[in-house]
Amino acid sequence: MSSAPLFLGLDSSTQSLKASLLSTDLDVLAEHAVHFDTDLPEYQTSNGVSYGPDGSGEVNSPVMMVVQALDLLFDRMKDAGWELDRVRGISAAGQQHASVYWSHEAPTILSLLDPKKTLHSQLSGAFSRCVIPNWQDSSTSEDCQAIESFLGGPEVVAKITGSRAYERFTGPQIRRFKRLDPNGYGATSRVSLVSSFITTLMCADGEIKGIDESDACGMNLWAMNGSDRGWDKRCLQAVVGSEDEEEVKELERKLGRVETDGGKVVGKLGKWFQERYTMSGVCCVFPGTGDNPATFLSLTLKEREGMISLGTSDVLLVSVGQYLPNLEYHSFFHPAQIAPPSSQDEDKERTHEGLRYFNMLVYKNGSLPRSHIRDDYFDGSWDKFNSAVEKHRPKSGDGMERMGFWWLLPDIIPSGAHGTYKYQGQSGDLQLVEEFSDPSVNAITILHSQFLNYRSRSSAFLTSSSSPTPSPSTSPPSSPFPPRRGIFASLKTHPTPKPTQSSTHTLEEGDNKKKTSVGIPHLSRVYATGGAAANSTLLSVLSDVLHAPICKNVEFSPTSGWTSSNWNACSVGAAYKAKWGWERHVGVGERQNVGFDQVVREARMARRVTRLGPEGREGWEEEGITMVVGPDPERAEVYESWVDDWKELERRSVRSVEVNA
Ligand SMILES: Nc1ncnc2c1ncn2[C@@H]1O[C@H](COP(=O)(O)OP(=O)(O)O)[C@@H](O)[C@H]1O
Ligand SMILES: O=C(CO)[C@@H](O)[C@H](O)COP(=O)(O)O
Repeated sequence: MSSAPLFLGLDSSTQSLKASLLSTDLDVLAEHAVHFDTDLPEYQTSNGVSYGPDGSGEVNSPVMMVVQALDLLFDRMKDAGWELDRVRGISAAGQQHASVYWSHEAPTILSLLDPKKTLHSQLSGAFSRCVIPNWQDSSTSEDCQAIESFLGGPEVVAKITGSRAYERFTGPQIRRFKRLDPNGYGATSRVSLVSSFITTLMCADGEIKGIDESDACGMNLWAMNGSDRGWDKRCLQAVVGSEDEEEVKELERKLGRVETDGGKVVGKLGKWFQERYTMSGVCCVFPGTGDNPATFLSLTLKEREGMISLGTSDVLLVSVGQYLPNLEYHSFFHPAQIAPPSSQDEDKERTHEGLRYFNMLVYKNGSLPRSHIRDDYFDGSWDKFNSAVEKHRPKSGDGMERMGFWWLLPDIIPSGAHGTYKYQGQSGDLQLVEEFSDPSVNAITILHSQFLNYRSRSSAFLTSSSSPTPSPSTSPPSSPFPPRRGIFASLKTHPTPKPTQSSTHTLEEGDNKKKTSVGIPHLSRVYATGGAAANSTLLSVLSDVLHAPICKNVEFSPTSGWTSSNWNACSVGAAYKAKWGWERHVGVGERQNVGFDQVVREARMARRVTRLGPEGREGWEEEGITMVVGPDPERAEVYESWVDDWKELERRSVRSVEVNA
């Protein structure tokens, strides 16, 4: 029986708590999940959440439900025979922005846990608020306005914290809690994010663990800029609603420290877990991070590469080299970096990697309008929806003769956009219509309008992005893999043009070279995840509009070879982080500062050699990914020429929302 270390990643999301167990070569060995609605029906959640009174915008979930889910998850892992005693590293991912409120008694309760009893039977006194506000909560509009006006406008908030004030962000949520329940706020010793809440439970040593710096960027409280990184005094004042020093200090105490090294040991696995589940006291716990950033880690995104999650919401995340905050997207720190010290850190001379970032676009109207159109026009069939898309794909030189916007829920981007708007006519002169003359175009039109949105806004990320200079002591050696070439020919698809900031470049198709005018920078590669990523027609349109190849994770099985992986990318990314932290923990000399990407590369290399022998083919699949579709250069050119007209129509539609408000 092997004694090689194993790594555990946890994913505490809106609807479930999941675990992935990984080998030291980063193979996914097993997974388990607890689904809140069905496994814990006593909490009466719907899709993991409960709603406040009509019109309140409140969306939350019971904090004890998550605690009980952790009991259940560990019971299931043990019952399934997972070799938990071999786990050496654990890291958690949590839904972003959502906050957990600890009571003053929490540290004592956490340090006195009895392994004979469940967590949920012992922890009810550890919280000063019985609910976790969910990311879908929109009850804090008043608080967002107050924060933005106190600080001097949305631009100022975005410049400091990486995002303008958003209703789901933690700062506005804390402000509302303090305003409506000052006693509850006073009874709060610490505020965690879901990621640091799970981290604290895993250590269960009486200490509330710090918030991860990447996750802290989703709070409207953490200053992201250079050496001033830290809790921002003016943001703290805006949230407490006062300039009183004591009040500001109190909030700063409640927020606690922020972990600026994503691979640092924050504690050993708690005695409660060691004794109850026969786990090792050597097992280390590493800082948890947000769910989207953890998914990003499972793909080890490089700069200018993107990840799109096509789930309930659509989320586009792009790795970038510079901090360029903007009103329309969120800027975050990379979730697995050794950052320079922040104003809070004492080790001012630490070896670090410089700062890396990602930008994120989040849309509430993702799958919702797509499935709405499927049901209204295509008998609820994705096959019929797809046939209609294929029928109407544009040809070279086609102008934009129709467009539509389906904001069935008030959206995040553009902020508050709401309603349905359809336009039809001659290219350059489209008129608002009730319905398209051929209703079957609804299918391709929803894809066009969503994907042109992602294309237009992601290009803004890339316009001035460049690599940070890594510090010499930690810069990784070059990849053991060859540059990613040649795959396009074997897949009979179109080659990927390099990302560009210039006004023209050449697209190549097989041996035919074609001069194409391309002025908008585009992503070099996009990884697709989420339910709608199963739809290859949709991915093909996405590839054309984004002008980038679309990739997916794959896994190897000795019987069926490389197949699409079905594992939970978020908890897998969290486990990668644990593996990285462990390698540094047991490493000596420079190895203590080895970078995340290098550790993942090495593990994949080892995996390739073990599976396929030293002669094993080198390529994308050995790195765990495959390209599923590449852009058609002619259609990519057509879409590029539509971007400005699309922008204008979006502006017109948003103006209509404002006029009707
Ligand atoms: N073949 C398909 N084409 C397009 N969308 C699909 C397809 N299959 C599933 N979906 C969409 O995927 C969504 C669920 O995605 P998922 O990633 O599981 O969501 P979440 O994790 O947010 O719950 C559903 O809303 C569904 O409409
Ligand atoms: O708010 C955001 C990102 O800003 C959401 O993407 C949540 O992070 C999603 O959480 P889950 O639905 O995956 O739990």
